[in-house]
Amino acid sequence: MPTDRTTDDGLLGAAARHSGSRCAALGLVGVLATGAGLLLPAALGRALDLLLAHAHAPATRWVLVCAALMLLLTVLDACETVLGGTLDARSTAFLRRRVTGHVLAAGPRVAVRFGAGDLVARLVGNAAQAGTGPGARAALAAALAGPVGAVAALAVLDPWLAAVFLTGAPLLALLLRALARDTSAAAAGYQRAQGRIADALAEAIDGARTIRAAGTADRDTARVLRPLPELSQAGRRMWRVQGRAAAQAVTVAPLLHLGVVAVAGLLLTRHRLSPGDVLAASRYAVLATGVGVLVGQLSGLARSRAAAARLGEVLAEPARAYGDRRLPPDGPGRLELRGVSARRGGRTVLDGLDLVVPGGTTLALVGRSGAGKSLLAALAGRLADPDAGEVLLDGVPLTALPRSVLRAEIAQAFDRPALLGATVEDTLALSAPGRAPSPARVREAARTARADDFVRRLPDGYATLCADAPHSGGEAQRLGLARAFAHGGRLLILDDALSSLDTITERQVTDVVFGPATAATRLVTAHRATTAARADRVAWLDGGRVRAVGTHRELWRLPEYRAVFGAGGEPTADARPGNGARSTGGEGPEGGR
Ligand SMILES: Nc1ncnc2c1ncn2[C@@H]1O[C@H](COP(=O)(O)OP(=O)(O)OP(=O)(O)O)[C@@H](O)[C@H]1O
Repeated sequence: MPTDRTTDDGLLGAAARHSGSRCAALGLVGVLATGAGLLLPAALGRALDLLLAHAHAPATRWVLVCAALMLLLTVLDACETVLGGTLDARSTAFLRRRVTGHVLAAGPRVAVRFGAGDLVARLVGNAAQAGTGPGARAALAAALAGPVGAVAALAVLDPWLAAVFLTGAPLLALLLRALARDTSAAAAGYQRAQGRIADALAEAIDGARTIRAAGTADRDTARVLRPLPELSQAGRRMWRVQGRAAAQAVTVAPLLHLGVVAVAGLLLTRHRLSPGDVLAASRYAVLATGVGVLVGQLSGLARSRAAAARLGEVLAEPARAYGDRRLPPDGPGRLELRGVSARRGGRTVLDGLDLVVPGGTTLALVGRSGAGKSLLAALAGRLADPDAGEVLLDGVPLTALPRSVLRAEIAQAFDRPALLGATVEDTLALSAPGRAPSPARVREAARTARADDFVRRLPDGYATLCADAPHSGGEAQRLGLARAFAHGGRLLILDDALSSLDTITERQVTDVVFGPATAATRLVTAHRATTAARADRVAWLDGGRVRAVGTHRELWRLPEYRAVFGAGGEPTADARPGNGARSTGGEGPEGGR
């Protein structure tokens, strides 16, 4: 995937601005350390000259100055370590918050595009690497000031000394440039391979039951680790690039050092330099050729930029736009789909579909597996947007509504609800800030979803930790239903949310929820004929369109409709329990569209 330099620079810049004072302090400490490092050779040279001239008292003063500079360098080094560490941590936290917020705001589409494991690898590993970027940039600027200052100091001692160094400088500059470029490419390859392993691993963990049942653990381990050779190759390349740069640097640097010392010796014999100046020149030459430090700094920065580029790819996924229109306050919850088309997996699943669900009624979506029922439910709840057409609630397009209104007015439940929150009570009351239902309402909703009994039997009832709450598929679905019922709003969408309930429980739940006591409009994906039979009307999806709308009893007369439920024969019976042909739920995550 291409790396956009402005994106990763922009991201590192934003992280640096977030910890502006720390970055500035780190830069200042670096500059002070560089300044002290540059003063030290001059002070040493001065002390040597005074000692050679037997001027003991002033020499002692200069020796003390050298000792003070060394102490200062030690203190600054400690400050740099502490500031650098905290800056890295703060920048990492900033990047993680920003990217996590974007991923969750953009919705399931991002997880589908990148894969859950790869996203986790980016948010955990890459964010930590990118988080070192602001500190590395500040440290690199200070590290560059060292060689530049040292060359200037050589020029002050004698312009010839600087000239000798500058003859080799272009070579060093080229070497560092190649290092930055090659390290970036190798680091990007390494991080990509890591992401692929993480993604395959997440997939395998999600499907652990299937792997166990099929006895394919060895094959799947090999599949997860397939990118290992690529990872190893990229890792070796990174070390090779760094090793080569260090080797070249240590070849060029001593030559330059030697050249400077030789010219300084020559100038000493001509009395243009003192022995102290020669000592200072020798140390400045070491500082000026200190590319060893730069090699490490540049490699670190290149790795953090490559990681920032991977975070930038995620942030480049457009966030969902929201409008600011209001819903009519007394709207009944009329849902309308106008000319809606949606493509998935390169196929047009919904093709110019029109459908109206009158306010306060229940509509069951029926169709063969893959007909697009869940996709239509996702569009109705604005978990996804159609490629063409419009979805309206009480006459207002969903895209024109603010997020808060959308989430307040639409409640959704899925086949495999995620039990988020610390306790069972938390997960049932899950909602936007300031909209949490009261405990009484939560319990009422749990009773409607037939979840109250089993929750009460848990060790701590509603206060049981989610992690400690054992639940079967049907119990988890009941918790998901209770959450949706407690949420309220004018539209309730149940996407396969009744599929794991036993038929008696399903009947008890639908009796209440599909009954006149529920004011909300209800859209329900139905696999069972019994569910469809209890809805006010059924929309039969076929070939990307609504093939027919009517009551289940009316549609049951059509053999092809009966065939959707796996029932042939005469249209004598409708909605017989046990008629329903259900598709098996996969092990995939909820609502992954
Ligand atoms: N993220 C995706 N990537 C590729 N194809 C997808 C994606 N999501 C859905 N599809 C495809 O879109 C079609 C409609 O899927 P959808 O889940 O809406 O069908 P459904 O009618 O709910 O099926 P089922 O009754 O089996 O739950 C299917 O062919 C499915 O494979």
